[in-house]
Amino acid sequence: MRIVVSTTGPIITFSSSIPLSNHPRHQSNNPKSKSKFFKNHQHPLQFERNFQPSGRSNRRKGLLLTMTESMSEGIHAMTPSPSGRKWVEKGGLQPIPRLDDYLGPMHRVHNPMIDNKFFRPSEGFFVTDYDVATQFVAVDTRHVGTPSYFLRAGPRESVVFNTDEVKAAIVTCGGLCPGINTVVRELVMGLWDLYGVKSIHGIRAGYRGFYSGDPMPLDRLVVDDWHKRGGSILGSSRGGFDLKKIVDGIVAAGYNQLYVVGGDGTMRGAVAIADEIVRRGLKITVAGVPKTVDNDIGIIDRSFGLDTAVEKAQAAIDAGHVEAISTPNGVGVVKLMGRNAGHIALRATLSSRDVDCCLIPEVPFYTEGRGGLFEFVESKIEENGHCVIVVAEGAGQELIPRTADQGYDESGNLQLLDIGKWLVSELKDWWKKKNPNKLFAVKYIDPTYMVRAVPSNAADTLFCSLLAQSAVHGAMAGYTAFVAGTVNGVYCYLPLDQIAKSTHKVDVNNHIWAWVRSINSQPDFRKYNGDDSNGNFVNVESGFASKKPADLSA
Ligand SMILES: Nc1ncnc2c1ncn2[C@@H]1O[C@H](COP(=O)(O)OP(=O)(O)O)[C@@H](O)[C@H]1O
Ligand SMILES: O=P(O)(O)OC[C@H]1O[C@](O)(COP(=O)(O)O)[C@@H](O)[C@@H]1O
Ligand SMILES: [Mg+2]
Repeated sequence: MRIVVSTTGPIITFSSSIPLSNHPRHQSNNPKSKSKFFKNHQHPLQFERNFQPSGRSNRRKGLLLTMTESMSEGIHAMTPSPSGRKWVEKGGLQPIPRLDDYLGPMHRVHNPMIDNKFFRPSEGFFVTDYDVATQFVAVDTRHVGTPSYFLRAGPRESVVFNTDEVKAAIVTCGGLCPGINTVVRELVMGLWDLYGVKSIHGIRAGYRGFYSGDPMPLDRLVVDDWHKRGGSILGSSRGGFDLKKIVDGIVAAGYNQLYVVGGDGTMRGAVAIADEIVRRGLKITVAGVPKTVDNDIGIIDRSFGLDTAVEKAQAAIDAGHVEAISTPNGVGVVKLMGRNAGHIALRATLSSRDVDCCLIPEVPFYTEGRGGLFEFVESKIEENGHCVIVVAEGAGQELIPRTADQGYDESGNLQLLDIGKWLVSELKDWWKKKNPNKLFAVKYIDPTYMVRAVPSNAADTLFCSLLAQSAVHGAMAGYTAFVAGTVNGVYCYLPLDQIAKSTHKVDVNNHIWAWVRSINSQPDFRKYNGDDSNGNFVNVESGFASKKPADLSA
């Protein structure tokens, strides 16, 4: 039997020896799970797929390119949220490409979980394209644009891969992050246990592994204890992205499901791979699981591994604090990861409460003069006898003299100068000049790699498991060029290309950053030169004028 089901967009063809609604394990009363429900049904969110898989020319054009063009035409909603995230994007349902979109109607079979004795899917078990999550659950009603919705992740009633047909490849790229091995383990477990897939291959040492070296065969025994191990057992690397060689390698090996675990650079690479797969008209899905210990990828709530890194940073801050309080006029400086975003430093500061000053890339600071760092350190020493500073590695880069050998890593990321060492040296010079006869000690703790080269903690392990399972369900259902992530705690499928171009910095205008400052009473590092003609404090650098406290009610 063949049923052609048309939503407002893609044509979905079910083809099975047993009609879906008659399958013995599928006697659901849920109207959503009855195929006829979809027939000519207008999605309430106007699911716009601008790409109909009707013509060869469309097929060749490249799905991601087409969708990106359409999205940029439609940008009209600036949606600020109380959390401060602003994401300019076309509102409405954010479509996830499907293999059907460029290969034409696909043979779909029942999800094998229907026959899995551990699951016995019942009403509401399968997720449909009508199940969505909204990007913001809290909004400023004066500025609400068109809300964005994301497809909920989870098992679909039908899949486009027969179990025996799947040949999956898993690759991990970029810097380490707690939980990489857990994600790989759970991808294997998900494929193996949920779908019965037995052909799973670990690509060694990042993207270059697709065209050099042998893959590692993976099964549930091999990966059994991987969640207890830090790093990437498959290996990870920067650079080595050669699109043609990679896709040729994928084709030669016969992989038809790619699971890509990596950060922003990796996701940009995955977009290029997915586009090339579409251009070549291949039945290969590309699913991403975003990884960034810096938490600098946008739209999603957070990356796996962040909580673990913050937890791990506590030991370093504790040590910095103990060192600082154990010596007269002691200062502890702790450097944490955070290339462009200070999320780890911010969270570690809020969790510790021993930190006096948190320096992040989003807030330029200065050392000398009124309102500067040294004045603050001095006041803390006077007040408490010590001071603890947490500095994100990307903070204050503009203050450090450039060196000729500062370059880029293999992936093209600018190599940072060592703000920690620079700060320690500047503090020592300043104190010596100011208080030549007083004792002073600065203890520098650099645990940067220690916070990421550890296994995921319990919460992150659970998070990794659900992200990995979400990715597996999506790939089996024939979605492609997507990532699995949470939005407001809901597991969703998000368009890969949007994730690849998204960024997530600490919003220093919202109350959380103000909270950090108030706990620490640390300066805002705005340079003031007194009052303007209206009686406001003025930042000499930006011209920003803030009202005097007494005037706030005006
Ligand atoms: N714009 C890009 N296009 C294609 N591949 C990229 C791009 N940027 C980075 N990559 C590749 O992605 C991989 C990881 O990137 P990198 O920036 O090192 O780490 P991360 O993904 O963690 O940000 C590397 O193999 C790199 O060559
Ligand atoms: O691992 P490397 O090459 O030393 O790079 C260190 C950088 O990696 C990071 O952990 C970020 O890595 P990603 O870009 O891979 O997410 C930064 O915090 C740090 O600056
Ligand atoms: Mg990166």
